[in-house]
Amino acid sequence: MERTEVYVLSGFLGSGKTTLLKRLLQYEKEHGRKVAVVMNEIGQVSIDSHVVSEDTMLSELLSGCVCCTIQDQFEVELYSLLQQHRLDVIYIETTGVAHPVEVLDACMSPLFADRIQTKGIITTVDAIRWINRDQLSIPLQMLLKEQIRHADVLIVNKTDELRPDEQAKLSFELQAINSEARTIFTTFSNVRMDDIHSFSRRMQNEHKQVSIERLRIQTYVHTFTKPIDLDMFEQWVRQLPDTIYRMKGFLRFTHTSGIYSFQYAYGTPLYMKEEMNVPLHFVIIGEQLDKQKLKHELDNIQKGEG
Ligand SMILES: Nc1nc2c(ncn2[C@@H]2O[C@H](COP(=O)(O)OP(=O)(O)OP(=O)(O)O)[C@@H](O)[C@H]2O)c(=O)[nH]1
Repeated sequence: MERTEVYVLSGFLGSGKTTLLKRLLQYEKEHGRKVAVVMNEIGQVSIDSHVVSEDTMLSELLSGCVCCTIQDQFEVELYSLLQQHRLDVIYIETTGVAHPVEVLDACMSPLFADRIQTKGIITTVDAIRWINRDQLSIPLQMLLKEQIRHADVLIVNKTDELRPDEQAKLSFELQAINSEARTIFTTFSNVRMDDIHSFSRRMQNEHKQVSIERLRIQTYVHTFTKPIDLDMFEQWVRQLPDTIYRMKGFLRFTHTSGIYSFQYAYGTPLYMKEEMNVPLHFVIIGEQLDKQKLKHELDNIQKGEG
């Protein structure tokens, strides 16, 4: 079964995410693809949902942020979208204050991680806001940087309001934070759609088996077929590099019956007994993932050779 592509649209408040989404939806329509949009607003009312036409599935999550307060609701919503429709692509428009890695984390539920393909994080940057970022609080300045740092495509928008000398300076500053992203300067988020989609297509050609190999934040989904030894697993967890941000999944252990849900964030693991009978998918999220090595190590743990 073809996996559903997932793009995360990140970017600060008012930077041009919705303007970009409109263009993306037009492009998908012209290419006859089946699309769903998940829109997240912190407030209680939806402001931008009118940009989504009736032939596109729309799921609105209001009054919270998918990366934190309403993560569970987001997971349920994605699950039902995937259950009910045969989708080519899902665009997730985040709130302006969402952390892109946390959003990606929220997408990668072990319940359906094997059915989606994370294609990338597209961050829109308000050029003027960036230049005047000193006016923002320190936490917001840090968030702005995080949104830039984790992007696969950086859309530097509102360049109509920039002076030419400012554009060069901005370009250097963004490069210093993220030199690997494809950076595109735009007004009204007017990008060539090929520039957005080609980065993942190019990677598909170069890495036929693992098409998202070069994304900055990568995900790896492993499926265990048998119970594993807890000590071996814990030993493996302890030696992981800190570029692995997050792991979660369902595990069976040799010393006990039943399924356990496993959560790992910032170096701390947590095990909980799971009541449902779920597949043993195990999701890893991080940077510079050596997927073959991870697979080999997890296979060895399952064989009892970890
Ligand atoms: N001058 C100028 N205005 C722009 C440009 N791009 C978008 N805008 C305007 O900026 C405002 C915000 O754009 P949106 O696309 O709604 O931004 P957003 O990131 O979705 O905003 P939030 O939903 O608040 O996070 C709108 O009024 C746009 O018309 C641009 O390149 N130049």
